Amino acid sequence: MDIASLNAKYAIPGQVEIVAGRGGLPTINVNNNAAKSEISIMGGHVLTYQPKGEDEMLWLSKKSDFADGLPIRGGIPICWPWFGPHPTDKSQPLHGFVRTMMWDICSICAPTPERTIVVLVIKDNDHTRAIWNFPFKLELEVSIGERLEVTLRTYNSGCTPFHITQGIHTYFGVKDVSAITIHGFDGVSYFNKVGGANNTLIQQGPIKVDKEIDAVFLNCAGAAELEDHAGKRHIRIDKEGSNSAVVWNPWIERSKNLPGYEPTSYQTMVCIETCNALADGRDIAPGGTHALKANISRL
Ligand SMILES: O=P(O)(O)OC[C@H]1O[C@H](O)[C@H](O)[C@@H](O)[C@@H]1O
Repeated sequence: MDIASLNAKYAIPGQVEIVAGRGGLPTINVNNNAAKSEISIMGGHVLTYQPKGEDEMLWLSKKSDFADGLPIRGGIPICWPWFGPHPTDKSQPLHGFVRTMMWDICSICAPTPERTIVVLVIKDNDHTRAIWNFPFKLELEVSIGERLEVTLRTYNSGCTPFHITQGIHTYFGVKDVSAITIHGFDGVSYFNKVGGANNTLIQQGPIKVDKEIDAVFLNCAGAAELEDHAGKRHIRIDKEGSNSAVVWNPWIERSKNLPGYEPTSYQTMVCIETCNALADGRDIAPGGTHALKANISRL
């Protein structure tokens, strides 16, 4: 559908407009009384989220590609139906295929002047079945207001069970990554992916980022908090349907070769990802569903 037809169907005067955004990608611009946000229909990708009177909360790379079929660096990539590398086929893309596909708008509504709810949907087609041969419906609900709520609902519309791992891969902007603390993982064991170590360690105390971190925390159903001391901001990430999380910052060496990333980008971002990763993957029975949810708020 072209931009004019999308607006005719889904625009809400004064609050929601669909535009040709970065790289010409169709983008839903939301501006309500509590916050503004941009959501790329390609990838079902929240690009920005800014509560009124405050700084932008998400980090979005100035060097990112913005093109149909290419991953966007920053914002909130949706990783599905696998998180990280494909479990058996290394030729498949990291983090699944929906982050580089065009989604459809299912609905956009404004229940109050302070909240806008955008629902995007993607269903199996010839392209997805060639990669992953299961019938499915995947729904992304982004609720924009004083809080940002992101829900990813998987439906198994086929006759055989399937297994998914997934992630709401949130990039937070911070003033100075070496002056942040992340809470919620003290005593939690994690799978350490730095340098291909692939060992299991236990987090002691709050997380400080002073080197590369790529940690998949398991058995952590509770909230995480990000204290950005230099930026004077304290963010809380509550979640539902998740018992795992990833904390990621590529630091100096890995930054040098990361697509869509500047060598200094690691200084002003950190990913705290709401996941069903590794052993927290989910089996979805025929006709079954699973919802993964991240609620992001300011403390
Ligand atoms: O570069 P991408 O495919 O977007 O992945 C970026 C990162 O995502 C996650 O945080 C993984 O744990 C990392 O290992 C990966 O490098």
